[in-house]
Amino acid sequence: MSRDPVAALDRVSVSFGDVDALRDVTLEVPAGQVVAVVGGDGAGKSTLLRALVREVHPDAGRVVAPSKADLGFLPASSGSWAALSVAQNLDFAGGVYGLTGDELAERRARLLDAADLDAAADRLASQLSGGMRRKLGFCMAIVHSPRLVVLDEPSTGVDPVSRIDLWRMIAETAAQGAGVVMSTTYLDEAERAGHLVVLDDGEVLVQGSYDDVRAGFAGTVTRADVARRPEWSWRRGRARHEYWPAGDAPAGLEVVDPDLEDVVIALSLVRRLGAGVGA
Ligand SMILES: Nc1ncnc2c1ncn2[C@@H]1O[C@H](COP(=O)(O)OP(=O)(O)OP(=O)(O)O)[C@@H](O)[C@H]1O
Repeated sequence: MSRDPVAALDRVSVSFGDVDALRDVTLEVPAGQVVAVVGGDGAGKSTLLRALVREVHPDAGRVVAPSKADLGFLPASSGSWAALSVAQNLDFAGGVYGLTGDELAERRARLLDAADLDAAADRLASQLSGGMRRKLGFCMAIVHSPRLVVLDEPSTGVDPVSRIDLWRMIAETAAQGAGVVMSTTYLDEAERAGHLVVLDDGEVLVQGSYDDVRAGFAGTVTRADVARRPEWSWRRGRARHEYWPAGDAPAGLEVVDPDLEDVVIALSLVRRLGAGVGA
């Protein structure tokens, strides 16, 4: 990669009892870039992020990340204190990192403005909407301008308008030089990240830029009302998409240009069913 990574996982594996939450995961987080981690429920997204911020310790492999002072984390839970006001939450988070006086006041004002939370500064966090609360959690994670920002599903449950605000703030944070790693279940959001990591059952199925991931995708995706091989198909709108790993779709079927959702599902099917089956 062209820029120095601010964090990295090198062949990291994490298990909880007999559950392998992450297996042999390698990734780099370059400065100035957003890395999106996608995958279904239980794929290992939270574990990957928690390994980066050293909340879980790998059974194997190496984690490279800045010290706590240079790291901001928005956990999957709200990330703010319900009984404190918006401003108090930010002041508390800033205080933890040694921000005081004018510096803290300036930073608070800038973040509240960017997040469109100024009017809510005196409201208790418990009285905020889900989206406002996620934005507050994000502001708290970046209050000290860390080099590494780790966000666990920042936009889940957030309305479309707040999602746009959040994405803008995330992109700006990266543009100012931080390395940002975020998990998301919204694939349209992931497509906009500089680097994508697709996790399935604790393993990296594929990673790279969106263009790399699409360019490296082999085989054919078709669309029809009824799938020929149901186990290789998934619903998209009213139709079903079907994957032909060897590219040998029967003549006459409509071929579609796969988007990220198709690619992610097709690759996870290959992992589960094996490329040989049905190909
Ligand atoms: N503290 C834990 N103790 C036991 N098992 C865990 C623990 N944390 C995660 N796991 C298991 O590890 C696997 C990966 O979980 P993880 O939370 O990282 O997935 P995820 O992709 O973030 O999914 P979700 O979006 O549903 O949270 C799952 O099988 C999960 O049940």
